[in-house]
Amino acid sequence: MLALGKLLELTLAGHEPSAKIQLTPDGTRLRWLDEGALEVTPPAARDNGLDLLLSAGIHGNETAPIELLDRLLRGIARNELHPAARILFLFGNPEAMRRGERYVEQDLNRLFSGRHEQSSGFEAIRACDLEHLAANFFGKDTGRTRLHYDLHTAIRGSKIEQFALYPWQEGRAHSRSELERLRAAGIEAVLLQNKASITFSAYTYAQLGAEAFTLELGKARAFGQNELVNLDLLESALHALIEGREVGEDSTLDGMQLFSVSREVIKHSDSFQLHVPADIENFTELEPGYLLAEDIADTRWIVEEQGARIIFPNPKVKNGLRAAILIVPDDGAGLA
Ligand SMILES: O=C(O)CCC(=O)N[C@@H](CCC(=O)O)C(=O)O
Ligand SMILES: [Zn+2]
Repeated sequence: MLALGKLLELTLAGHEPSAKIQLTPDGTRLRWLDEGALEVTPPAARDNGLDLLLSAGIHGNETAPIELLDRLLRGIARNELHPAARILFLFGNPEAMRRGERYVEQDLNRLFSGRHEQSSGFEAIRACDLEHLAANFFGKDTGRTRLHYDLHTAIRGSKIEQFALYPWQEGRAHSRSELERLRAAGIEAVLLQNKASITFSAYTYAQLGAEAFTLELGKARAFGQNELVNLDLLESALHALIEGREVGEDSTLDGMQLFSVSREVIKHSDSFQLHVPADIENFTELEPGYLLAEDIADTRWIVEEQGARIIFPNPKVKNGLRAAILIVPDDGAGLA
């Protein structure tokens, strides 16, 4: 296998390859760009016009998606997968991956869309670098199709195992056909965002015009312990996307659950208290009247919404960041 196919090994070792460009026997070019960043270019005759950004390891302890990208890249480097798409592989936070931690100093996925400019330190520099890598990859050619999947696993168990978060931009409708493709890839639910955000997928969606999703694929575990995370459907769908075969051509949204954000619970102070059991699962329903959280100055979050569910409850986030999301069912009427 070509040495650049071992991007994960190189990244975990903090090693810069001596040969930055390699060609597979079928003419696919691999180019190492930076730590954890590798561009794949198909031969011109096979290029189908799709620019596909695949990222994982934005949170360093979310290893199942990192292992998935490693398998895809090794398949290309072994000449087993024959790309028709241009692809940018990104391992988001190499230092956190080496430590097996979500982040080193601060959550990288809260530093995009320029937020890194108001901060400093390791993750702020990396967010800036990742924005440049993504912007250069998509370039100025608007005739091509831009797609970004930012792959994650969640801190806790979930009543719905695999789901997507779909970013938001003023005046832009969420795409039904993109959701159908995700359905065929095993994604069971989608959370339609309704305001701007500072995550990586929100950046590529709103600033770079890509179709972009955060995919949550199961529970975060250490390297080599991901046998409970079944990525078979997603992996087949990614093989098809990479090779330019249709994904979910005959797919429908049948069985896919749609939600929208009702409220984000923001932690404002060290007095913040979240009143849910430590082992609560994502998508657990909360009844109207439930006292969800309390914070300084008598701030109280009481559930008012019918059919409300909670995702990503985390009272340990830094002040100013979201400590949970309350979501409600969505009828999909706004899809285009
Ligand atoms: O399990 C959790 O509490 C967090 C899982 C996670 O990392 N989720 C992403 C979602 C990003 C998005 O909102 O698009 C995150 O919190 O960064
Ligand atoms: Zn994550």
